[in-house]
Amino acid sequence: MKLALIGVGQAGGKVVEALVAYDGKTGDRFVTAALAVNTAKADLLGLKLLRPEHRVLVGQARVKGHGVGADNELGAEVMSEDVDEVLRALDSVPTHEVDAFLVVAGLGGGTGSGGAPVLAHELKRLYTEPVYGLGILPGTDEGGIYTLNAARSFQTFVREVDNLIVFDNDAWRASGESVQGGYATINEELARRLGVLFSAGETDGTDVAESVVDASEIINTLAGGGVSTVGYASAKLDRTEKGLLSRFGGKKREAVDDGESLSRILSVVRRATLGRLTLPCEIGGTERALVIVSGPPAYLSRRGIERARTWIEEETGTMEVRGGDYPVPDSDYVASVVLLSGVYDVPRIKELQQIAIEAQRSREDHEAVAPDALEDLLSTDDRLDSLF
Ligand SMILES: Nc1nc2c(ncn2[C@@H]2O[C@H](COP(=O)(O)OP(=O)(O)OP(=O)(O)O)[C@@H](O)[C@H]2O)c(=O)[nH]1
Repeated sequence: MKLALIGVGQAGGKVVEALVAYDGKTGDRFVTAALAVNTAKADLLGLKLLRPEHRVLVGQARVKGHGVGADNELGAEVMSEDVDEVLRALDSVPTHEVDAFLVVAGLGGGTGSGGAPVLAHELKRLYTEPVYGLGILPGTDEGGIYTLNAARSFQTFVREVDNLIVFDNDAWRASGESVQGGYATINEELARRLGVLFSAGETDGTDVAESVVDASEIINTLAGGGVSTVGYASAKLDRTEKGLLSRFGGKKREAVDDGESLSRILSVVRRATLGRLTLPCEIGGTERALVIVSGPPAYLSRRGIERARTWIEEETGTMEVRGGDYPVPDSDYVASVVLLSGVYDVPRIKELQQIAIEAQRSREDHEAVAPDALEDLLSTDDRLDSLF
């Protein structure tokens, strides 16, 4: 599936670059175009892979290239004013070759949090292709303003996109490590999950899969909107038997035990679904799902994938489970990506909203008393004259 990626804000730009790097490493399958948009010039200069004409500075008249300092209302205003700059940069992109847009942003800051929903709205108005969002939730240690920004952006962004894939930084922090310290690793993990998902629809036809996943299956799983989460797991193959070839239908094929392949696939799919999701949630509350199994064609047991699909139906309670394979002939792994779309039982979102409501209330209380408090501080009961 061919994507145009647009990263908004610092996290957005870095995650887009991680996706571009993954795509380059695995054979340029799913990224047709990639842009980064920011109010901070330094962040754009810090990017390594995107071409200069694909880095768009917005809000220069308002913030002089210095960022919006976690003010997401300002981030939204600036994007509304300068969205034409972004659309102009998209003019150089062959959008007729694109199956969908993916707008990526950290929801806790200002530029991405405020700007991404505005940009998504504009893209949906102008293009017929689906517009997806990838929203990154801040870590709980980042403080009230980040949580408040994220909760407000989340509820706006999810309404403006055809589907919002969510990644929770908090769930991905390695123990004892701050989220900041681990961004490079976290971004790679995220890129691998989305990379397998979106490149699955882009097999080049040289290795005909038994039941290949195509772009329309990804689009149909994401259609219907709401929030999505992605799971991933892999198993290393012992391909010493790579050399053990059997004659099969006149062609040489790797000799693989189908029973073993079947149970390997079931185990990998279970781990992908029940392990750490990009957004942890109760999988019983899922509307649609897609399971992709990748690996060397000989190991992609069709029965295994069918069984895995049935297992996901039972676990999630939805009948709308699509599945298929994604052949990667030279791989030494069988891996699975599971996309759970339209998830609605998500304690982390409820917790985020609760903390944000409290942060908003305490900010309002603070703003209400602040003018009086300043008056009190300055008051000298007219015993001291002001200068003018
Ligand atoms: N996963 C991931 N999250 C990041 C990364 N960088 C920042 N974040 C998260 O994204 C949130 C928003 O931060 P930024 O993207 O730096 O903010 P911004 O959109 O540029 O907005 P301003 O700096 O306020 O103009 C932070 O709260 C972090 O949780 C990254 O490289 N990877």
